[in-house]
Amino acid sequence: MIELVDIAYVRSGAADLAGAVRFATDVVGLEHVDGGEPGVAHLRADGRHHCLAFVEGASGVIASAFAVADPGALALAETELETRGFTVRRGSPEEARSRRVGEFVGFDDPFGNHIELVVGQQTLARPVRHGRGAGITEFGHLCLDAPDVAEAHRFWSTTFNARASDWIGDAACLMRIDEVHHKLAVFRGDGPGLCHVNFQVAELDDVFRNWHHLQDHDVVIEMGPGRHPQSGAVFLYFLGPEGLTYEYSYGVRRITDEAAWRPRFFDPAEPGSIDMWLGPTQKPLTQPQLVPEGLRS
Ligand SMILES: O=C/C=C/C(C(=O)O)=C(/O)C(=O)O
Ligand SMILES: [Fe+2]
Repeated sequence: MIELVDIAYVRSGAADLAGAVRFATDVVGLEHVDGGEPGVAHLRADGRHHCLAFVEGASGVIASAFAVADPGALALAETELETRGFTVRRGSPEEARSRRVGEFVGFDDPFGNHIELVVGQQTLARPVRHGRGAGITEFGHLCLDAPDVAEAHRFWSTTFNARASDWIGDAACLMRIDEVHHKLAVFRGDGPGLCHVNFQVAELDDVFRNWHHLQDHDVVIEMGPGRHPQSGAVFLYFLGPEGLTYEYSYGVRRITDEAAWRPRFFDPAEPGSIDMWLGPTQKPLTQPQLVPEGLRS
């Protein structure tokens, strides 16, 4: 069993690098950390050097990364994955530098999502210079797509320490690796993919202020403001360039009594199981089947 200690970053291709960075800073509110590396832009939300990297090239996710404790744990993870039949590749020192990590390995999950395990992700001591006052406090979670959510849960909970916090039928499984209700989720999709990246904001007011800001700037709101019954978080999903969906959310549940928590099973066909406020949905998460028929636009 490989222990994930945190999420680390998402690395994504950007056909229009400058446009992707402009949106991430001026609209989302992340900091552009200028690393002086041509063709790569690092975006920061919290203490981590970055949690999102855009690499000039074809649009689409390149890797989703998780931290393990130390180089010994990384070496054990490498062996364990190989034993389980995965092809694991060690990143070169140059690739590790670009990711601002000490070392990393990469492999494809059973559905083709490229995953990187890292150690020594760089921390920046200075405060985040947010591109805009969106209230972002933290890179909250990342959500992957897979055609078989139960199988994805089996993979993440047997190879890794991920535990199901809640299920949404066979359409989604929200998983925790620490006290936070979920830092990883898998949504049913036709193939591999990145469903969305989440940023936590400091106040409920930030969600609504950001909603107005996004509308004023003609950003496509995909869903929200609303409230998820699973984590209890107030959410807002919106579409950025390169097909990347962002989420702001406030008030995610923490599971402090690990022994007492039982995952719950929500029926996606039941009104309120995605949004307790029963709000209209423009484009539900990318997975139309998640949203009850009556709520689809
Ligand atoms: O559709 C349900 C999504 C639930 C949540 C939550 O409970 O916070 C998410 O943010 C998510 O899985 O992305
Ligand atoms: Fe989310």
